[in-house]
Amino acid sequence: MDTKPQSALFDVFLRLRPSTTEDKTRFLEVEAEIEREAATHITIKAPANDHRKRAVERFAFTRVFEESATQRDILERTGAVSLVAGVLGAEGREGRDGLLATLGVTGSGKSHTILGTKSQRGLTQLTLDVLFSQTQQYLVDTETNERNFSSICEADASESQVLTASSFLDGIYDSGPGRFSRATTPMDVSFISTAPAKRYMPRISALPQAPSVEDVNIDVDTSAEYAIIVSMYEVYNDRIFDLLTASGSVKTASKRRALLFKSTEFSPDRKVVAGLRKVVCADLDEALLVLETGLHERRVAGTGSNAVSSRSHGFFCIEVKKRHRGHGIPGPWTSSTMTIVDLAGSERARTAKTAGATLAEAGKINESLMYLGQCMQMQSDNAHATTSNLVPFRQCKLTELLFSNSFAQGNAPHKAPQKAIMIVTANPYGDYNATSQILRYSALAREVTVPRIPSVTSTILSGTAANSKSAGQSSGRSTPSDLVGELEAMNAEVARLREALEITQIRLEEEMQRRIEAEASWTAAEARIHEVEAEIREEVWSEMESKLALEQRRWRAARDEELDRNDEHLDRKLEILASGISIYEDNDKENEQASFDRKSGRNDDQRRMKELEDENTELQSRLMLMEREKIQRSPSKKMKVLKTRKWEGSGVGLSCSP
Ligand SMILES: Nc1ncnc2c1ncn2[C@@H]1O[C@H](COP(=O)(O)OP(=O)(O)OP(=O)(O)O)[C@@H](O)[C@H]1O
Repeated sequence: MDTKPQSALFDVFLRLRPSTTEDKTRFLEVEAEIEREAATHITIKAPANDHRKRAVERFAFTRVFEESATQRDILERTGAVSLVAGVLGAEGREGRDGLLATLGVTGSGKSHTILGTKSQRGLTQLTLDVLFSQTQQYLVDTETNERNFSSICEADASESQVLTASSFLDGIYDSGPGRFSRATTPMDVSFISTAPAKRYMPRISALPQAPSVEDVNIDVDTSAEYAIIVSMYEVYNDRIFDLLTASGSVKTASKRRALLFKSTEFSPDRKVVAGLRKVVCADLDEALLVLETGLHERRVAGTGSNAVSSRSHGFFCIEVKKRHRGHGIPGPWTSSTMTIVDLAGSERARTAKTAGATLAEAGKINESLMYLGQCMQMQSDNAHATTSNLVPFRQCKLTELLFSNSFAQGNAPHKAPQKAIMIVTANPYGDYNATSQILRYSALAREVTVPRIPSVTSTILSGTAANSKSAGQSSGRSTPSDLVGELEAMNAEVARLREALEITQIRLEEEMQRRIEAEASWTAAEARIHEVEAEIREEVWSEMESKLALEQRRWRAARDEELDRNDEHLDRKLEILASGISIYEDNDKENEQASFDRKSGRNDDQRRMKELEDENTELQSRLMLMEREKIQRSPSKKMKVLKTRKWEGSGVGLSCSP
């Protein structure tokens, strides 16, 4: 069985959890490797009560951790410490992102591995401890040095709200005299729980202290200075929610604002979760309190499978900011992030005994894990194949978050993420079907065999042959060895065919499973298309409506302006008309007087009269036109026009002859 070449994105480890249900049969066995090498292979076989399946499936992993493995074993032997070293970066070099995730059936030990228990610390706490213990003396002071803090805020590319741990914790837990402040000694924060607060602050002394990582050593870049920033979010129902923006209560939790995973102005070639709350921690205690605060926020719901089952995918991000510590002005901040992911458990709805909202949750969880499985398989196939297929990571938020920056174009090679660690957890006494499904898509390699069981025919035949032999010896007759040989050959052929049939059946089952998954993915994609289409329609419609409203407003303004202009024009004409009439009357009198006084001036007056008459006729016709327009508009103007008509009707005309 060949294993994945080094180009695969993930190292995949299997961790088995001790079981409390040993009355069940064990379906998973670890193959011990020769020469005391660590185990890398396991075999699984359907429980004895499942008579249909005799095939044995064999899986390869980077390494298998048996039930006895401790949290420290996992930290060291999965390469998590080197991952942390990569995040810190070598001397004079920028750090590189690291990803560590757990995957498994509900109740298989993912949270135990990542977050630990009441007595044992998980990989998240251990990673934080390693990071702080290695960098403590090189951490910049952000608490009292405003310039340091604002330089960190300015260097943030993800539109985040950056806070110091003390102000974050003060805001969450207490605003009174029992404040968490830098004056408090780190190990003496237990008194805070007595202060009046919205919620009791977890006691540092109550948090697990074991295992210790005092002896872990990493070569730290001593020419650099660092800042460690913690942020946390969860993917719930395919939406991203900040875990450090407290919703306050279960009621208000449903109104949380979802965040976007996108490229920002300062991060054009990488996607980031925009708008997260980020907390700059000065020491391990602050970081652990921030972590506890986020975990409190994380949504959990009891199901039949596991009383405190994680119903969301939890992302715990430890961002390391690093800059060169020169004698003069320090260099610019660079940033690399260690992301630790506690994936929600896959489960069978029937097994989980879920209902209502939790059944819908289970559907979303299974859907996202199905997409994750497809991506894992595809990236693993690509590592073997000469041509690489597209890893379908855009299908849901989870795979986008896990894979998109690994495939992002334009990633500087030195900033490419390190090889990620995937820890698959399994309970060897748990759900065979659910576990085998996860192992199939996560393992580095797999082969199927059907154990040869001596068939009933061969047993009978061998018995018959022995009997005939002894009978022959006694009777002296020859053995029909040729017939027995032929039957044995036929028997072997039957066994071979049966084996081939079983393998084909398994492959068929797998293909069926893939088909179901592909159909589900197709349906989900169609639903998404409809959703997007409806969204776009609505967007276009509202844009069109607003443009239409704008146009209408513009058109109305132009029309009103035009009407005002016409009114003014009309008023002016009316004035001219009125003044023309008075001129006529005055002129008439004058002309009459003049006709008596000066006969010689008659011709001039007649010409002038003619001109006035022409002008008057033209004005009247224009006036008529405007009147018609005005009648349809303003009632006040109508009155004016009516008055004018009345005045005309009074018999005063311009057509008087001299
Ligand atoms: N390696 C281990 N050693 C001891 N106990 C373990 C181990 N792994 C898991 N357990 C125990 O098994 C139980 C279930 O584990 P855990 O909550 O970690 O499962 P999970 O996979 O995270 O489940 P879910 O997906 O539902 O959250 C817990 O009580 C845990 O302490």
